[in-house]
Amino acid sequence: MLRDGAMRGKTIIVTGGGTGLGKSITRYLLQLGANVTICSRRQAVLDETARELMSEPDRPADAGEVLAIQCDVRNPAEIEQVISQTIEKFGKIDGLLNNSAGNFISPTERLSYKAFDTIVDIVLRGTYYFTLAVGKYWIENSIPGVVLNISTTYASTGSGYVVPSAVAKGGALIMTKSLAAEWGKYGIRLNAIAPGPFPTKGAWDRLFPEPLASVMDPTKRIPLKRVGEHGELANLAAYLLSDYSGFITGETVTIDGGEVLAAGEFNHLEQVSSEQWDMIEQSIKQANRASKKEGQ
Ligand SMILES: CCC/C=C/C(=O)SCCNC(=O)CCNC(=O)[C@H](O)C(C)(C)COP(=O)([O-])OP(=O)([O-])OC[C@H]1O[C@@H](n2cnc3c(N)ncnc32)[C@H](O)[C@@H]1OP(=O)([O-])[O-]
Ligand SMILES: NC(=O)C1=CN([C@@H]2O[C@H](COP(=O)(O)OP(=O)(O)OC[C@H]3O[C@@H](n4cnc5c(N)ncnc54)[C@H](OP(=O)(O)O)[C@@H]3O)[C@@H](O)[C@H]2O)C=CC1
Repeated sequence: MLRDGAMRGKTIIVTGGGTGLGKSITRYLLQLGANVTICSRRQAVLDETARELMSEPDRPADAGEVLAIQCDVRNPAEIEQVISQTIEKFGKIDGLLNNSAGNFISPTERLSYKAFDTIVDIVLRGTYYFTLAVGKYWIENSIPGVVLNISTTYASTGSGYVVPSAVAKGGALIMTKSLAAEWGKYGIRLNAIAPGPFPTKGAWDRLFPEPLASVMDPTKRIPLKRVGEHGELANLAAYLLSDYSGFITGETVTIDGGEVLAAGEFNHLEQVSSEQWDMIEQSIKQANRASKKEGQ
């Protein structure tokens, strides 16, 4: 979507950049010329992704470079390491994509305290630790910066069966708006993306697992009748991390094929057949005629 070289000279940290959506966004940022540090718990996965992204056949000559650093986002010391090694390698940091997450479906009453903590710590604590660390660096060095948080649609609507994730993503969303107000004066922007379903191994293994996968097919309730494509999300993420979105802050952009609109009171009428609509129309028109007669 953005023109070639649109992110040249920028350095972005992508948490969870070794897999799934983080990897797809990283690929696009590199193509646009940005240098990207990817970080997560598994160094071997990060190294393999870095190797793959640096040797892609269609990689432009002026594409950016990848740095892969092990980091558990629940650990501030490891976050500090990512920041210092990124500055050492690329000179500065311009953007942070908080994309790391943990999640699985479960009735909430089946969760141990530790299970709840595990999700909230990765998603909420990890997001505010990383944002705080990078934000302090930007403020101390008078560098303008941009934070993009990968949220979910249920961070706003709420959702059963993913309650720790909803609690944590909801918290991260309110942090996005709150800090956008507070740190605007430093030239720091914070935005969020709320994706609907985008197939990744990480999400599908834990949210649409066999044997329930076909029953839970998310496309059935999405008005556009399909899941998202990684390129669609990468376009939006790159735009929100770029200077082209320079006047947007505190915003959450939903990209879900209309899935959140499902709450619309009468949307379920999609199930009504054409013949049934004929009968319904007659019935309503008869009621209209009757009410007119009553008024005469
Ligand atoms: C539309 C799609 C929206 C998508 C949104 C996304 O976020 S997609 C992103 C999707 N991507 C990812 O999620 C990627 C990263 N995810 C992961 O690494 C794992 O899924 C993780 C989050 C559990 C963390 O692993 P870890 O090795 O750090 O932790 P651990 O193994 O030590 O477990 C901790 C506690 O949780 C308990 N527990 C676990 N499963 C279940 C269950 N099904 N039932 C009940 N409980 C369960 C486990 O028993 C333990 O508690 P205990 O018994 O000690 O009291
Ligand atoms: N796919 C979808 O349909 C949707 C996804 N999302 C969001 O998109 C983002 C990416 O998810 P997706 O690509 O699907 O799934 P993935 O499982 O591929 O991505 C999650 C990433 O988080 C990393 N991670 C997990 N725990 C930690 C930790 N403690 N410290 C650092 N990194 C960690 C994982 O790497 P490692 O295991 O190496 O640590 C992994 O790379 C998440 O924020 C998710 O909530 C939102 C809505 C829909």
